[in-house]
Amino acid sequence: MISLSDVSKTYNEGRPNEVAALRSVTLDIAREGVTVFMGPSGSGKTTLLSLVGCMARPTTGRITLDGEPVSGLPERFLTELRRVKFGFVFQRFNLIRGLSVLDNVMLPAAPLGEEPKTVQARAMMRLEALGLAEKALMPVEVLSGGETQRAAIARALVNDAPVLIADEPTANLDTALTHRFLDIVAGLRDEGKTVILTSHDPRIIAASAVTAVVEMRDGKVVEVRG
Ligand SMILES: Nc1ncnc2c1ncn2[C@@H]1O[C@H](COP(=O)(O)OP(=O)(O)OP(=O)(O)O)[C@@H](O)[C@H]1O
Repeated sequence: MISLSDVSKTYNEGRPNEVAALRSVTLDIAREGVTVFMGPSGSGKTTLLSLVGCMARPTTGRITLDGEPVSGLPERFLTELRRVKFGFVFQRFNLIRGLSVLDNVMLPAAPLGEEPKTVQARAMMRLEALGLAEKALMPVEVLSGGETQRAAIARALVNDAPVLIADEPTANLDTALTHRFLDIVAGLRDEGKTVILTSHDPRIIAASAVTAVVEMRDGKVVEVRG
């Protein structure tokens, strides 16, 4: 369980450009299942996702991960926690051009100091499951949009982190690729992974793979369904 208790996030606090991006959010996110943060642009979805993924700290309030407080941890612990607990799929995928698909997927494992062969086997297993094994040695820039996303998912999963986090994962995908993405998410849920997404996409919000929808408005959680 990931729990937020009275969490607020203010950017540029005390300055004329201060923004209260999250206001007193109290929320429990189940470890089993797929949770989607939805809401209008600027409602705080990405901010909430970044706090849940330990990429940023709340201004006030408390966040716990499986009962352990994480919101007050020093940066070096947060870095370690991110590496072990979370896989991230960014909106722009952030794959590194000039490197092969396989090298990109293996990258997050580099700081763990494992045998390259072990990491490679894990990376290939993920690429195979995502239908990308044949592209493993190609440079990432030759991939199509859907393939790029799947490579980014494989990279997010290479450390076998229990929680997958994705910001607007279907923003640039057509309907067929969105359904493919949802199939992947359903498979991860069945593997026991926690999946947390932000989305405006009605196809995602209505999908059967989704187990909880958190509706946000003006930095507040206004409804939780599921
Ligand atoms: N680093 C930042 N510095 C200052 N303000 C920020 C920063 N990040 C977000 N904000 C502001 O915080 C508010 C919430 O932004 P956030 O990105 O969390 O919303 P969102 O619901 O994800 O929006 P979108 O759907 O457009 O991505 C917005 O007013 C935004 O301008």
